[in-house]
Amino acid sequence: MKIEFISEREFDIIAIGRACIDLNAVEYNRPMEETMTFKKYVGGSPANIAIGASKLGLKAGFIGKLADDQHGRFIKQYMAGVGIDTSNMVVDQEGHKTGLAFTEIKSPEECSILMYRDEVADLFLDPTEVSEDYIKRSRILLVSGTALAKSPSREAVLKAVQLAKRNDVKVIFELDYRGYTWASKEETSVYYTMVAQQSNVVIGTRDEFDVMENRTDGSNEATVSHLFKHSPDLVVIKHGVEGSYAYAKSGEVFIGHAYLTKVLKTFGAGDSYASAFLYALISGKDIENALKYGSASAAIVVSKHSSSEAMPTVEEIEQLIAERTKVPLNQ
Ligand SMILES: Nc1ncnc2c1ncn2[C@@H]1O[C@H](COP(=O)(O)OP(=O)(O)O)[C@@H](O)[C@H]1O
Ligand SMILES: O=C(O)C[C@@H](O)[C@H](O)C(=O)COP(=O)(O)O
Repeated sequence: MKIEFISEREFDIIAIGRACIDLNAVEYNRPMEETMTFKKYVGGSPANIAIGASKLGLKAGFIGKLADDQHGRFIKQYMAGVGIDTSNMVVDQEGHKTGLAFTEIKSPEECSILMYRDEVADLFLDPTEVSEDYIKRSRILLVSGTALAKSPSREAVLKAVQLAKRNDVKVIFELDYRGYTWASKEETSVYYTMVAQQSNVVIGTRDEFDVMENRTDGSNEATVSHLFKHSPDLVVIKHGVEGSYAYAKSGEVFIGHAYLTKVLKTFGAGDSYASAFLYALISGKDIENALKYGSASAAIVVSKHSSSEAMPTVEEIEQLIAERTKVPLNQ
């Protein structure tokens, strides 16, 4: 089964949300208290997804707000350097700062992220800075859930979704839940549900769908039966190394196995998965194959130090799919 996109547009994908900085522990396999050096990369889930998509050959654009400082300029320069259109990345004029994510790699299984996100520039994106002329030039609008956490970014995203729907741009919602940016789970649930119901494709982990539903121990079947009463045609629910499931409105269910890999750290899995999954869908591959591309891309990125710079090429993904063993489902 394939997802149909509008055929010709200048951009394949425009992402909206945060473009920030990751500071990844250079000395890993130890707690952050003992980490003395960190390496700087561009980060932020939607920026990572746009970078991954661009490296795979998609024409990508970005809507976001950057701090007027060295970090903001580094991000813009890096993203432009990998081929992303940065014309709609506006620069904050009110002294807000770039969001930072320090990563702790205690062991391959035990990773965490310490985020500095108070008053960050990306959450000050204003609805007036979201342009219909820009959005209508794309086939996909990729929305990051974190951009809904606070106003005015929240309204900017809601406007972008409306404009996408008005212009036949497919809305892909990556739940991307980061608890500390939200006032409460009740609030998250309200905005996640609102945007998920309007999206064409919703992607998230099982835990993130539980946040959307404001419950614990939800089931994939209940999630999709609710969402298929609304706009989504496809819902992708990820279960870490245990793989992922794509549910189509037609009733078909597709399974994506993870690939065995030498894990350095677990973060970056979701963003690399999303970029390669969307690349495959937009390149006309069926959902089964798109799941393989997503899983293979994640297997590569979790074996490397960064999320953004580690994003693979199509050749690397296809080679891994051809050669690598799949993780059995019950692991
Ligand atoms: N330890 C791992 N080894 C190999 N692949 C992994 C591993 N963890 C995650 N993946 C792959 O990355 C995908 C997304 O991972 P997941 O942890 O569910 O998302 P997120 O990073 O958004 O929390 C999974 O569906 C799987 O294919
Ligand atoms: O999203 C962020 O702000 C931090 C990311 O840049 C970081 O690389 C990360 O956590 C990615 O993890 P993922 O969501 O598992 O892909």
